[in-house]
Amino acid sequence: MSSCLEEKHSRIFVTGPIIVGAGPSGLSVAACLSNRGVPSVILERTDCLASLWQKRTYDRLKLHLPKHFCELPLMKFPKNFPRYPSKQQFISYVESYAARFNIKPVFNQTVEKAEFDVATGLWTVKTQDAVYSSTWLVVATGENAEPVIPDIPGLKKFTGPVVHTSAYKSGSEFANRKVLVVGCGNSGMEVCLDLCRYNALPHMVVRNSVHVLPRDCFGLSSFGIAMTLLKWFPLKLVDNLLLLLAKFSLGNTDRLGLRRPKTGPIELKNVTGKTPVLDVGAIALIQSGQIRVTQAVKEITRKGAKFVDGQEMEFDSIILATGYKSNVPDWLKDNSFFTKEGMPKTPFPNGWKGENGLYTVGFTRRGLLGTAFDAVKIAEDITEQWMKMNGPLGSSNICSSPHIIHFQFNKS
Ligand SMILES: Cc1cc2nc3c(=O)[nH]c(=O)nc-3n(C[C@H](O)[C@H](O)[C@H](O)COP(=O)(O)OP(=O)(O)OC[C@H]3O[C@@H](n4cnc5c(N)ncnc54)[C@H](O)[C@@H]3O)c2cc1C
Ligand SMILES: NC(=O)C1=CN([C@@H]2O[C@H](COP(=O)(O)OP(=O)(O)OC[C@H]3O[C@@H](n4cnc5c(N)ncnc54)[C@H](OP(=O)(O)O)[C@@H]3O)[C@@H](O)[C@H]2O)C=CC1
Ligand SMILES: O=C(O)C(=O)Cc1c[nH]c2ccccc12
Repeated sequence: MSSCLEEKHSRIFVTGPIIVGAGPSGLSVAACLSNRGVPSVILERTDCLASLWQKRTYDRLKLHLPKHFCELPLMKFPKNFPRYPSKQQFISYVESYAARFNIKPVFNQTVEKAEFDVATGLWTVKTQDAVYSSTWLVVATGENAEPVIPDIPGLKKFTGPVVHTSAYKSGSEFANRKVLVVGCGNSGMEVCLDLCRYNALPHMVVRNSVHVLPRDCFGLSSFGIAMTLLKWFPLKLVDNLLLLLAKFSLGNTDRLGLRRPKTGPIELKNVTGKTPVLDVGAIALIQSGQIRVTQAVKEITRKGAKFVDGQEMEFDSIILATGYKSNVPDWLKDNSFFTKEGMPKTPFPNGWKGENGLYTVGFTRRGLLGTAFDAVKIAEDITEQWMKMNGPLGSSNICSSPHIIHFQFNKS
C-alpha cells in the first residue's frame, strides 16, 4: 500500500488550454495564444525546451530546409543565421522565442493519462505529481516522441553496443570500428556521413526503395525550388523536375543500391509521410566506397549480421536509424480522433481540431512548416471561444481570477 503522502495529488484548474509538450509545436501555440491575450499551461516531461533538439539529436545536425521554412509563428530567425542553422542556433532561437512570449512550461511533468469528462465538460490531465483540468487540451508531443526499436531476429544476442540515433551524439567513439547502420532515412545517411568523418567504417542497410535529392541545386535549395514550382505546376510535373535535378547532381543512385520508389518524392511525402533524403554528402561517400550499402538484414548474430542475399559480416557496433513514433496512444484515453499509431485520422490541413476542445499541433508530417500552420489555426479557434466565455478584454471574473487554481485532495 502506498503511504498517505504519496496518495496526495494536487488538483489544478487551468483557465486557458493545457498544452502537452514544450517542443516547437507546444511553444508556437502558447505564443500565438499569448499574442491574443489567452493564457495557457505547458506540461513538459523533460527539464528543458525543445528536448528533441537538446537531448536526442547528434552534434553535427543542421536544419535541412532553409531557415524561412522552419520559422515559428510571429518571430523570424536572426538575420545573421546561415541558410541552414545549426542545432545550437535552432535551440537558441527556440529559447529566445519562449522568452519573447514569456512562456514558462511546467517541467518534469510527464502526462500519463488524459481523458474528457462528459459530466463536467473538462479534460483531466494526470501527471506523476498532479491532476490538471481545463476546457481545452492541445496535444503537442510530436511525431518523434519515442524511438522505433525494431524487433530484428537475434538483436538481443549481439555482444557489441546497440544504439538508436536518438542517443547518438558523434562518431568520436567509433574510430576504426565497423558499424552496421540500420535504416537509410535522413538520420541513417547523416550518421553514416558523421561516422566517416571520424574514420569509422559504416555499412548502411537499405531494405526498401528511397528517394534521395540534393539539398541544394544551382545554389538554391531543392525544397525551395519545389515549393516555388508547386505554385504554378502540378505535383507530378514538379516531382519529375526534382528527379531530373537529382539525376543531374547525384547521378544514377539506383546503381548504388538506392532504388527509387515509383511515386515521386513530394507526392510520397504527402501521401505516406516518408521524407525524402536531402543529401548533404553521404552520396559522394557511397560512390567512393567509404559508406557501404547492404541489403536487408535477415538476422543479427553474436558478432555481426546475416543478410537476405546470404552474405554474413562481423560488426563492432549497431546503430538503429529506424525512425520515431508518436506516443499519444499511451496516454490519451478513449480517443477516436487518433489512429492506433498516434496520428490524427483527419488528413492535413484539417487534422488540428478534434471534438470537445481537443487540438493537435505538429502531426502533419510537414515539419516545422506544418507546426506553424496548425498553431495559428488553433490559437484563432481557442481565442474565439475564450472571448465568448470571458469577453474581449478578459474583463469577466474568470479572466481576472488567477490563471491557475490549486486544490489539494486525496487521490482515491
Ligand atoms: C533529427 C531530426 C531533425 C529534424 N530536422 C527538421 C528540420 O530541419 N526541419 C523541419 O521542419 N523539421 C525537422 N524535424 C522534424 C521535427 O519533428 C521538428 O523539427 C520539431 O521538433 C517538431 O516539434 P514538436 O514540438 O511537434 O515535437 P518535439 O520537438 O518532439 O517536441 C515534443 C515535446 O513533447 C514532450 N513530450 C512527449 N511526450 C510527453 C508526455 N507524455 N508528457 C509531457 N511531455 C511530453 C517531449 O519531451 C518534447 O519536448 C527533424 C526531426 C528530427 C528527429
Ligand atoms: N538534418 C535534418 O534536418 C534531419 C531531419 N531528420 C528528420 O527526422 C525524421 C526522422 O528521420 P529518420 O530518423 O531518418 O527516420 P525515417 O522514419 O525517415 O527512416 C527510418 C529508416 O529506417 C528503416 N527501417 C525501419 N525499420 C527497419 C527495420 N526493421 N529494418 C530495416 N530498416 C528499417 C526505414 O526503412 P523503410 O523505408 O523500409 O521502412 C527507413 O529507411 C524525418 O522526418 C527526417 O526528415 C532526420 C535527420 C536529419
Ligand atoms: O525534416 C523533416 O522531417 C521534415 O518533415 C521537413 C519536410 C517537410 N516537407 C518536406 C519535404 C521534403 C523534405 C523534407 C520535408
